[in-house]
Amino acid sequence: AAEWGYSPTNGPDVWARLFPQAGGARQSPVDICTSIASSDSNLEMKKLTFAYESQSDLRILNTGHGWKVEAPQSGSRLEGGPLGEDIYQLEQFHCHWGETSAEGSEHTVDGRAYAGELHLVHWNTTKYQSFAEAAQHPDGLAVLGVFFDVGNESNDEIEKIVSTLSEIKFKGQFTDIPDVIDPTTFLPSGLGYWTYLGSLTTPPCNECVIWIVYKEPITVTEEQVTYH
Ligand SMILES: NS(=O)(=O)c1ccc(C(=O)O)c(S(=O)(=O)NCCc2ccccc2)c1
Ligand SMILES: [Zn+2]
Repeated sequence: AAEWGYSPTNGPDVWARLFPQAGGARQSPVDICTSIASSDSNLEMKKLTFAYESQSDLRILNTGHGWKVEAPQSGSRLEGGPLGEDIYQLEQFHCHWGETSAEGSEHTVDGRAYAGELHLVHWNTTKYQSFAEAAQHPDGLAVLGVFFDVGNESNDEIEKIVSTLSEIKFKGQFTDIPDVIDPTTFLPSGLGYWTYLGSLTTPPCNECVIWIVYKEPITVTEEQVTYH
């Protein structure tokens, strides 16, 4: 099949030809309009809680649009908030970034793009037996989105990841991450978030994602969020 991408001939406007779900009613990403976002009191009742382990021997892949770290963690748990009674487990985390720090995030806030966006992808282990099965159901996946803001201080955990990118200059290349990574450190201190029912943002665009996008960005340096 033709390789999907972000050009006029293979980008989001034509994905629906190859991937029918891309033409659906709950497609991501979206522009988050803060004026019409409603605060949902029972979300505050059930706090969103997460627990991750520190992981070593992780592999990183150049996806061609950023990087992806495969991080299946049977000991991780994401629950509460919009996730009902189900428990979700970390599968992988990856980032979306752009050629410059002026753009790169997938979600926008009141039309504003951030320099990049980190996604921690989880799947519903209460209801489903595998990640692939969960991705076929409307409550199968939960993705935590964290915006990257460019500032003067670098993020040590992100540095452990992007310091390996020189070894995977081309799409499809893998390498090992020598350091131990703790996904908890990627999350901002302010835990306010927006949530909505959406989809994978790349083909096959399955409409299976409960999106949880943190309001507070984390700060990284220009070098940490633009590919060279
Ligand atoms: N921006 S996002 O969080 O929506 C997202 C982006 C890329 C991927 C991916 O394929 O790695 C993923 S994934 O890891 O969820 N894989 C989706 C493709 C897939 C579907 C069903 C089974 C295996 C893979 C998610
Ligand atoms: Zn993503």
